[in-house]
Amino acid sequence: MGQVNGDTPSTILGDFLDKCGGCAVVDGGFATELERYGADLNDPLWSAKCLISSPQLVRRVHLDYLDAGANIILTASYQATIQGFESKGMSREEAEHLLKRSVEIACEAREIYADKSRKSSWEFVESGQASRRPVLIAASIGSYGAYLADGSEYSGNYGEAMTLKALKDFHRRRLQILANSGADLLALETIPNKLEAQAYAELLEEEAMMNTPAWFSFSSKDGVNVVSGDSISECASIADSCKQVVAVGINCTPPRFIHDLIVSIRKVTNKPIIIYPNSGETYDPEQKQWVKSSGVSDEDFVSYVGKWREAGASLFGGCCRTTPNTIRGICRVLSEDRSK
Ligand SMILES: C[S+](C)CC[C@H](N)C(=O)O
Ligand SMILES: N[C@@H](CCS)C(=O)O
Ligand SMILES: [Zn+2]
Repeated sequence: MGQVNGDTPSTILGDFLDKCGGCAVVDGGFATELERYGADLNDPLWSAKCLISSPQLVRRVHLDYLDAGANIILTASYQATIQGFESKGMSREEAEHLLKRSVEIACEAREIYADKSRKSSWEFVESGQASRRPVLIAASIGSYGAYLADGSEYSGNYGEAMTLKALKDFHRRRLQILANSGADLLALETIPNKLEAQAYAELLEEEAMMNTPAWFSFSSKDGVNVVSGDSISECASIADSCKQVVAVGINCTPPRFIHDLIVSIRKVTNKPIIIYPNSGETYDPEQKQWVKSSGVSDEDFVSYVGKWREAGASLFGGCCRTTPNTIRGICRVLSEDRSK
């Protein structure tokens, strides 16, 4: 297993977890919250469409998650790709600017939140020092399947012709830009297969300028394998071997599958485990809508957190169909645990 101590990118996350008391809270469904505000995401760019049409709403959603207690907020770049923006008629420069803008907007939200906390903090008035909750910004990077905009991140089936080189070529420039954008972390999320994990790992190691730490987060639909059917152990081992990867985990996966996946991941890595499941509902990629009725309530979701922690996870949040309310519930459970 890879080392997590020493002078490596992982010290950034280790120090951060220490400051947070051992466990950190990630935000919840980003696109979900945009939609709750009325955004229409029926578009190949999905949530990234709002980087063009409503950046102020993107900032609002970041602030909502900060207000709910998140220590890590993910940018609106999940489905923001140079190729996707170009197919909307933008130039490469415009596309690259929007990628950087996604991080700037999150940084603006963090600043606004810090100012607000300073002004309202009694301790600040008393001692001249605000007791500020640490906040990191993670640049979201969705998979090639997300770019396809047909729900392929839930199958991981890219066809026989897909190669490691093609995936690396697809992701290279976006990773370079986001790694140099001022984000604290890269969130390689909803990874559906081993080939894409390998592509990310090789890019992070080959591109010397990418000193930004990254997490790898996979999705699963059975609690045993990642969605493509590739072994979670093999996928997590790729993440473990990559020195720039500082956490490994699971996102956008029903809560009931998470415990067993944490156990499998823990067998192959000592790196921190990150968990941000969806509500358990099913996505209809044609309608670009979630099918209600199969999900769990916020109370049920939150009731899992203690067990995930016992199984070895230390970063907790939510993915699609979770909301600031879910994040408040996670914060409550973790602070109750800490005071025991
Ligand atoms: C994580 S899924 C709900 C994201 C949206 C998908 N890539 C689509 O465009 O339909
Ligand atoms: N960060 C993205 C992940 C989608 S699976 C979102 O929350 O919308
Ligand atoms: Zn999701």
